[in-house]
Amino acid sequence: MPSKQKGSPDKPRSAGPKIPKGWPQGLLYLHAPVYSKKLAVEAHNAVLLASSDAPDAGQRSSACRPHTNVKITKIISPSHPADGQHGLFASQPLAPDTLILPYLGYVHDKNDTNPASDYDLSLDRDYGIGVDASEMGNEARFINDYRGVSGAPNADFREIYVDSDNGRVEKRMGVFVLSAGKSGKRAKGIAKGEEILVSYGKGFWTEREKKQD
Ligand SMILES: C[S@@+](CC[C@H](N)C(=O)[O-])C[C@H]1O[C@@H](n2cnc3c(N)ncnc32)[C@H](O)[C@@H]1O
Repeated sequence: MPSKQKGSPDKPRSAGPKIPKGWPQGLLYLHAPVYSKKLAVEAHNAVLLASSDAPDAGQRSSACRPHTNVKITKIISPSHPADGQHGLFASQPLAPDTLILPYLGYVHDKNDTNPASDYDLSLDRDYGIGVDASEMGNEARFINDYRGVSGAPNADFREIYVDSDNGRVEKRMGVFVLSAGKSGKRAKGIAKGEEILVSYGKGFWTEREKKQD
C-alpha cells in the first residue's frame, strides 16, 4: 500500500478540500481513484482507456461530488450485525437505476494486494484489478451487506466510465439503486433514511470464514 500522507492528527485527511461529516480520522478521503504504481501496463490500460476505446459519452458518468445524497452513520442497534460500526444511509429519496456514488479507493492488481482488507471491490476480473478502500476512499466504503439487515439488497455495483483530467476515460465501479424489477416491486427505489445495502456475494463471507478458522 502507498505510504501515508502527513497531516494533523486531529483532522480527517483528504486529497481535496471537502470531507463528508462522519469521515474517520486517519483515513484519506478521495475525490478520484489512486492508482498503484505497481499496476501492470495491461491492467493500467484496462482501467484507464483512450477516449476512442471507451463507451459512448452517453453511457459515461460525470465525476459527482460531494455526495449530499448519502450520509455516513454510526449504527447503534444490537439487532444489526454491524452494530457499533458505520453504514451508509440515503439522505434523500433515490430512484431506481440512479447512480448513487462511485466506489473510490486504491486501484491495484495482484502485484499489490492487501489480503487482510475487507474493503476490496473487484473492478476487472480479467486483469485481477481491485479497488481497495481500507486506507483511502469515499463514502461508498461504508456500504454494508444486506445479510442479517434486510431481506434483500437495494443497491448494486455497476461499471461506469468517467472522463478524467488527463484526457483518458476511467473505468470505475458505481453504486446504483436497484432497478424497479419486472413486476415493479422496487419502483419506489430507496427512501430517505433507509440504509443502502448491497450483496457482497457469498464468496466474501466464505473467504472470511476461512480466515477466521
Ligand atoms: C466494506 S465494510 C462496510 C463498512 C463497515 N461497517 C465500517 O463501518 O467500516 C465491510 C465490513 O462491514 C461489516 N459488515 C458489513 N455488512 C455486514 C453484515 N451484513 N453482517 C455483518 N457484518 C457486516 C463487516 O465487518 C465487513 O467486514
